[in-house]
Amino acid sequence: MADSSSVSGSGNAFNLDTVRDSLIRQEDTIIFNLIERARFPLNSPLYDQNSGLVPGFSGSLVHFIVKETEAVQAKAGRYENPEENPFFPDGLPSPIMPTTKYPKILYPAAVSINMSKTIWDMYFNQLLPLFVDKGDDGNYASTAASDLDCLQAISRRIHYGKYVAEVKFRESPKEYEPAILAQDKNALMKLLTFEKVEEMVKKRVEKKALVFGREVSLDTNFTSEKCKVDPSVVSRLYDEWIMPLTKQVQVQYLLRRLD
Ligand SMILES: O=C(O)C(=O)C[C@]1(C(=O)O)C=C[C@@H](O)C=C1
Repeated sequence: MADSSSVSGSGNAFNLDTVRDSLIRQEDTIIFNLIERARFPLNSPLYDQNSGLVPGFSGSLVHFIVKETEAVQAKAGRYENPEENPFFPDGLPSPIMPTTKYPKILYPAAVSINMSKTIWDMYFNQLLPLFVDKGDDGNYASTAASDLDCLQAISRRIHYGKYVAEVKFRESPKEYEPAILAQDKNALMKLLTFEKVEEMVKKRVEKKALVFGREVSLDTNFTSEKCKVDPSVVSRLYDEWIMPLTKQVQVQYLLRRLD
């Protein structure tokens, strides 16, 4: 089935509306993944660089699990899709089977734009402690799988800035060209920023977290007011990290758009 949330899916129109539709659809994935991760406590041994939990591997258990999972997914062709960016690209195996030919929408230099390290640090050091309970239930493998789901969804969303930038450039090249030629990051940032859209995004994700995160019962609409993930944290995630990083991706992309 074609993925209606993706501009790389064959036959999908490519314009600012379809790209924004994809960003809206990705909000659901991010929020559901955060809800899933919030089922587990922090489980801090997973993130301990010196836990020694994996014999022969120097690094945290979550690092090991993500690296190994990405290797399997690379073999199945996941990273042939330009919407996907691995967290540990060094030494990833090639696909072992024929993979879909993705339409070439992005300018080739886009491959070199990778914010994975920033996203990794933000997720573990800043975001995670805001929405999971303290504690340790020993469910390390499931917790790490859930972390990876969150990381991949957030990373896909932020790197989607490449498509947002490409579509904005195609729709008004004359507006962007002078700033690109002058390599003026501030002017580009100003051109691609829509404050009203950002306000709407923050309100919408807060509302989605409120709706998706409540228990549904057949007797009453909602059994309790408690949300599985705090809606204000989701709004903050978008305000402080997701939208600013998406804009940084857009600026980096546009700077090289005329190379
Ligand atoms: O919708 C756009 O125009 C975008 O560039 C995306 C986005 C976002 O990340 O949600 C980023 C910058 C804009 O100021 C508004 C929203």
